[in-house]
Amino acid sequence: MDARAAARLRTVLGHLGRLEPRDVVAHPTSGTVSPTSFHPQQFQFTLDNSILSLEQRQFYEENGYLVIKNLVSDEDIQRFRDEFGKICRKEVKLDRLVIMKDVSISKLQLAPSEKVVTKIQDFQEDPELFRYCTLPQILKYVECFTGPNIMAMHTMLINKPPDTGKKTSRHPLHQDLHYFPCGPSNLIVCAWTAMEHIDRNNGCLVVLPGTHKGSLKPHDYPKWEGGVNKMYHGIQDYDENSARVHLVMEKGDTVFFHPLLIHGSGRNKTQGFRKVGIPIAAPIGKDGCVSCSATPYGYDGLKPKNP
Ligand SMILES: CCCC(=O)SCCNC(=O)CCNC(=O)[C@H](O)C(C)(C)COP(=O)(O)OP(=O)(O)OC[C@H]1O[C@@H](n2cnc3c(N)ncnc32)[C@H](O)[C@@H]1OP(=O)(O)O
Ligand SMILES: Nc1ncnc2c1ncn2[C@@H]1O[C@H](COP(=O)(O)OP(=O)(O)OP(=O)(O)O)[C@@H](O)[C@H]1O
Ligand SMILES: O=C(O)CCC(=O)C(=O)O
Ligand SMILES: [Fe+2]
Ligand SMILES: [Mg+2]
Repeated sequence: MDARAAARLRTVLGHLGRLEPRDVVAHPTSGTVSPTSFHPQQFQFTLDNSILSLEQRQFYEENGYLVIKNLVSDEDIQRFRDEFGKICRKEVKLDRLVIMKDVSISKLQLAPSEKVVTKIQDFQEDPELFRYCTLPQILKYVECFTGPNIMAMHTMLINKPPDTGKKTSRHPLHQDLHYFPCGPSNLIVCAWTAMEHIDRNNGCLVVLPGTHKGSLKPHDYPKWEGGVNKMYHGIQDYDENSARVHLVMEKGDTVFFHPLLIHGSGRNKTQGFRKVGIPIAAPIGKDGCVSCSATPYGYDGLKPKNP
């Protein structure tokens, strides 16, 4: 893999501070165990860090996701929206970018505009959009899950269109790990930033808390009458009694979640195009991914940051 394809992103952060002995915990990959803790707590899904409160850490451990309010500024979000608009209007062209249209309009010959682009993937070659992955306040949290050498293994900006009535704007319940044969899964995290207010009307993220503790489940296309977008696979046999939580988010709020967490999103019943920005981050290994020899999906074009 050449330097360009190496796609490395070192965090701009310095070393994380040491935790107080009472917070020092066992971690399966580090094997760090506090000799002084009387009741050492087992943390499996988060690394020792000085960013998350004990309560936040325990919430992620238990639920597999964590919402951080107001993490990305309005100004940055406006810049991402502007750049997205230029890409949709074809004022900016990127070789490797994947542009998706909702399946309900995919056969129509429509002029390029934001109204026909449902999602862009692999925006790592666009410096303006890739700034999102390098925001220190995003990386600060990402590092709590991945550790210090971080790569963006996949990037997306989703522009969920108003549903045409066929319910094709839904994203079926799935686990992101289905798309990435990489691991260890506990060191991978997805960051999902609301680029506007998002609730059940425009199709918010729906999560099944605690499902990150389970295994990777079989995925297939749901048998939906109105059709399903390409690669929008869903879990066939999840527990119907699992609690579903709809994450209502404000502009700039970011949810970090585990790649085994079962999640999806509902249809957009508004006339607006619901926007979110997503990088999926993992630690850098010898060939990109920390433990598998496969080149992680979308893993190219990124530049290392100054250490
Ligand atoms: C955790 C992360 C989740 C993920 O990462 S998702 C997995 C990774 N993503 C992907 O694999 C990207 C999937 N998208 C794509 O491959 C492309 O966008 C897609 C759908 C093929 C469109 O490619 P283009 O070449 O730009 O499209 P085109 O307009 O010439 O259409 C080619 C044929 O595809 C069809 N198509 C377009 N959009 C679609 C959609 N949303 N769902 C289903 N089918 C779709 C389109 O109708 C056309 O079919 P035909 O050949 O005319 O019969
Ligand atoms: N019982 C279920 N079986 C299979 N998939 C489900 C089930 N309930 C929800 N989903 C899927 O989870 C995602 C979110 O569902 P949600 O109920 O939030 O959205 P919706 O049905 O589009 O809208 P709403 O219920 O708000 O009218 C969608 O992709 C939906 O298809
Ligand atoms: O914001 C959404 O619609 C969810 C997208 C998602 O989970 C994915 O693309 O993997
Ligand atoms: Fe997902
Ligand atoms: Mg529903």
